[in-house]
Amino acid sequence: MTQSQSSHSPSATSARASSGSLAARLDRPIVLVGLMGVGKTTVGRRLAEALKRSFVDVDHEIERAADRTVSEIFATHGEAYFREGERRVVARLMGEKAGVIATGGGAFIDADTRALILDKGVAVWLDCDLETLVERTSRRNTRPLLRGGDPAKILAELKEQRSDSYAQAHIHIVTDDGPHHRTVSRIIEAIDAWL
Ligand SMILES: Nc1ncnc2c1ncn2[C@@H]1O[C@H](COP(=O)(O)OP(=O)(O)O)[C@@H](O)[C@H]1O
Ligand SMILES: O=C(O)C1=C[C@@H](OP(=O)(O)O)[C@@H](O)[C@H](O)C1
Ligand SMILES: [Mg+2]
Repeated sequence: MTQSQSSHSPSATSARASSGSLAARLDRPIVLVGLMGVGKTTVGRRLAEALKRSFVDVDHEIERAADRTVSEIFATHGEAYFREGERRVVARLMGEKAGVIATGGGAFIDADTRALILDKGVAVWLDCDLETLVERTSRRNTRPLLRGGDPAKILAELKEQRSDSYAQAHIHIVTDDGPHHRTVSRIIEAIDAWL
């Protein structure tokens, strides 16, 4: 879709209209949670643009602080070390000015991190079907948890293990393959209704 088509579509217009009122009313960070490949990083950045808020991706913050990629941190120090960094970064972000935060898929599974996000932020669970997750995560080889075996099987297991935690989020959005601005609009409308 071209830029001009997108900016004249009804959903893009309604995203802009409701983003103004939401930006004024919401004094909590919006925290996107959900499995790898669901679109937290991509949609989070666009949501922040629509709301004229800051955007932070937790994985990128950890990478910046460590001066290493997530894969390198897993390989050099192990997953427990990464999770510790993830816990610290989320705790710091939840104490800062309200913006949009994209977590890594495991952050909301930690009970303390989850409690903090639920207390200080508005947690939005982005969800989609397994086949879509498998296809999207296959595009880039940046996720160490998917390298140890069949990605489809690993993602199915993670979905099974983690869905009860994700379901505690304030808002649940089932995404599709439509344009990003549609997902952004649906998140804004859902938060508006939640407020
Ligand atoms: N609604 C969508 N439709 C099509 N592709 C998408 C959608 N959301 C995300 N993607 C693509 O899926 C891949 C993974 O998205 P990403 O934002 O990195 O997910 P996450 O941060 O949840 O792991 C990226 O290539 C991204 O462009
Ligand atoms: O689900 C997980 O445990 C992980 C998700 C990744 O982030 P995305 O969900 O943004 O891919 C990243 O934090 C790390 O590879 C572990
Ligand atoms: Mg991400």
